[in-house]
Amino acid sequence: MESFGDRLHRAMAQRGPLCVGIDPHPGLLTRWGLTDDVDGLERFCRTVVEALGDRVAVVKPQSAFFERFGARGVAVLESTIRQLRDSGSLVLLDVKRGDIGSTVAAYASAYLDPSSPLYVDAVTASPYLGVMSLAPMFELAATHGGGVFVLALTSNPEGAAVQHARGADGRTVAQAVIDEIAQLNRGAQTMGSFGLVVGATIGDTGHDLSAVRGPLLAPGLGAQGGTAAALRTVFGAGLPWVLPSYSREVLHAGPDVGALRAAAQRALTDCRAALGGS
Ligand SMILES: O=C(O)c1cc(=O)[nH]c(=O)n1[C@@H]1O[C@H](COP(=O)(O)O)[C@@H](O)[C@H]1O
Repeated sequence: MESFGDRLHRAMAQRGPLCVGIDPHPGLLTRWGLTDDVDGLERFCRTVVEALGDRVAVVKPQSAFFERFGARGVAVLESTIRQLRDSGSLVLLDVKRGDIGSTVAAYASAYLDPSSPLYVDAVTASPYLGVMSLAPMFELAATHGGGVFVLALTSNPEGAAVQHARGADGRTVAQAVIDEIAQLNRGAQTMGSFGLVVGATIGDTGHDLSAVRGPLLAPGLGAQGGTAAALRTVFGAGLPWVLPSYSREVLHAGPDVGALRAAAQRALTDCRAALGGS
């Protein structure tokens, strides 16, 4: 069975290093001429899949925008995940889960077990109950060729107060997370299956990403003010592992399928230039 890291490495080589988020904000549904209800949600997602599913390496549905419609919204998430997988893009479900280990095991089976209705290629996870409280996710991901992206340095201004705090050994909380994920990726041939989330907005924080050998998801581009040009400053030696991620910046171009494709292509061109062909 091929690992998530290998599958992602290939997808990024074939389709380019780009992740596009599906974040159906109420304002975006309105802007697209859709109703702010399950019907609008379903049409929005179908259009994004049609426009981008066959060309973007990774698509990242944000679970909150589906959950706000209850069971029917989650049903749209389920069918969107299926459509995306059929279209050939990898699906990274943005759920930022984290809990005590026994509950994390249930989250793992919800998202990373191939028999689950919400099975995806990878999920986002929160390390603030301790990185290794996420072990059941890491284990199930490794068993079934899935991936986990753990929050390290988030794109929001509030994150630094927690993530830059230093522990007894002098490392920041973020560096401790980074180092634990690097351990999990030891021995990976192309790219490890365990990634980190590092916002494109954070500037040079002095964190060392050189040993991670796993994907570095970079949200915060576009709508939050992050630029492709700043990726070099943020990531330093981690630059070859960066997976830039855009949601509103690309989605604003819809609902026209051609315009969505053009916006994603522009984002990819900017990122390729910034990443220097890595
Ligand atoms: O895990 C994430 O994807 C994430 C981490 C982070 O530090 N910052 C961040 O913005 N995100 C998510 O990335 C998306 C950003 O959306 P835009 O600002 O519209 O591009 C949202 O779904 C956020 O929840």
